[in-house]
Amino acid sequence: MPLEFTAIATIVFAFLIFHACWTLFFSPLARIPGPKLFALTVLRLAKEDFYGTRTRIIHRLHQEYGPAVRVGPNEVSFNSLAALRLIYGAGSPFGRPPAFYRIFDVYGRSHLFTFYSSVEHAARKKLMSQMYSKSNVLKSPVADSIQEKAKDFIKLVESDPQTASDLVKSLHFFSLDNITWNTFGERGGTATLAGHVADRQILSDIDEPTARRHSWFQIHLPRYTRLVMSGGPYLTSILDVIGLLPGKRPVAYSGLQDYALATFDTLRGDKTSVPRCDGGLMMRLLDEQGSSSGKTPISDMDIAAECADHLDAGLKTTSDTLMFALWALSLPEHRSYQERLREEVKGMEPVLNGNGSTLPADVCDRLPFLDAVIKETLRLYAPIPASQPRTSTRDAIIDGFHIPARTTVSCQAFSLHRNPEVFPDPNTFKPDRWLASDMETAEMKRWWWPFSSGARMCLGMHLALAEMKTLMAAIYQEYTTKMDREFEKSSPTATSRFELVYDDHFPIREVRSATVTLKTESTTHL
Ligand code: HEM
Repeated sequence: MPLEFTAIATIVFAFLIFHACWTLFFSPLARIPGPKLFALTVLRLAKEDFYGTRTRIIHRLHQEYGPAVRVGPNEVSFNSLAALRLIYGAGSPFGRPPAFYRIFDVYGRSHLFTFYSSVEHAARKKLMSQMYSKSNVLKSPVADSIQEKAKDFIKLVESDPQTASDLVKSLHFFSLDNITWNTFGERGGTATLAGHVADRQILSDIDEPTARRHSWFQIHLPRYTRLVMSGGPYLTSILDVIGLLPGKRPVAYSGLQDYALATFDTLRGDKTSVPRCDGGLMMRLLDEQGSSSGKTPISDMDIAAECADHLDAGLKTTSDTLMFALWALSLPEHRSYQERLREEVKGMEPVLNGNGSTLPADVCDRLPFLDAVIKETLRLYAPIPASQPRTSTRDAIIDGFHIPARTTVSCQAFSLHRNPEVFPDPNTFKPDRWLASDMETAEMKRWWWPFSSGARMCLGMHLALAEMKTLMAAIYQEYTTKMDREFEKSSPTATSRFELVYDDHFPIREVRSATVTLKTESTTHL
């Protein structure tokens, strides 16, 4: 027995030595700079994922090792424009690796966000691009609906200032009412700003504290997670006690997915009585289903999954960005930015011809300082700051390094946005940097990457920008914002996949929460 044990131990040891030598010295990735421990084992980066520090550690590695860093045995992070174009640009052979993106599948179905195949992806995107185009978003009925939701937000400030000032809550309401309208049309839209209790309930699990941990388990221990999360209450309570339960049930976003499916089922029967333009994404896809002669038909479940994913994609991204924008403008040291924004917005009031309304989306889109504030917010507090992993079935040369097929490669907005040669004083919130001449801002625009780029770029960018600008204008047209004393010395936090978003100048208030309370004051009281 001891002899057998020694033999097995020797074989295991020899294998580990061989693996370490191959990984560190002979693998095609061995030439790429980076710390040896990261190159040796996936566990090193997995640890950072667990603590929500992945993005910041990769950023530090780029500062230390340069624009190409090996961050895992089979993973490389890049921080250059050349890499950005090659990995994400037009005609790129790189796709979203299922090992990571499968966790975003809904009802067991792939959709635009999770397709690996570029053919499948392009065919689906074609069905939806027009409705998310800037020209469509900035005109009726989409722009009118966004303006209505902004007015509903202002009404909430008047009727329930406490709820409105709790930005995490009220901005989720604003974002949800917009994205459900856009996805399901008037009849499938929520009314959370107006106080609809059942609709507000949809959001009850959105900030589930174990969501980040659950994502970690799904990526790093997928089989275990599937097994445990579908297990009975006895197993889950034991694992909970010993700290091995991936997450609580129902998992985050269950409410949103249940709502999407129920709304799809209800509206499906109404299809013929709803005008196309009033029916949102769902009705458009159902129309395509009817006319998909010769093409791969899109099934009912595919449509429901696509709709559910758009609710997911458009909810927290938009509300978290708004939260950081309002928080940044409410810091005492940024008072002057807030005043300039108020002046700009109030200067546009004549276009309303005295009818006392909020500014429409197309007017808000033309305000340079508002645009600069949103751009700067998305630069410093990108709601998806972390690596957007990609793989290819072909070898490639990136930044002069040979990258074998199936290597995971990525760029991250966090690092691209903090290149001091492009963004001087990169950690400081300075909207003015975006107001320089076109020539001076051209390079910054190339590095600005909150919505990704190329064929897989965010489909909802124009919708998100219109929502954010319309609400910001509406708020500063009527109010000044002031932070509660207790929040002045800490950063709000938001979670993104397994990453944490916050401002590095401040301690984070509470890792699990993204709560910041602002006081709104009617201008008449100033
Ligand atoms: C500030 C708000 C938003 C930001 C910063 C943002 C950012 C992003 C990013 C970075 C990606 C690519 C992620 C990756 O490849 O891993 C993405 C994809 C996507 N986003 Fe957004 N997003 C925002 C709002 C929205 C909204 C309102 C919608 C509305 C439906 C939306 C729908 C989508 C979709 C469908 C995709 C997949 C696109 C494709 O694969 O072709 N997003 N978004």
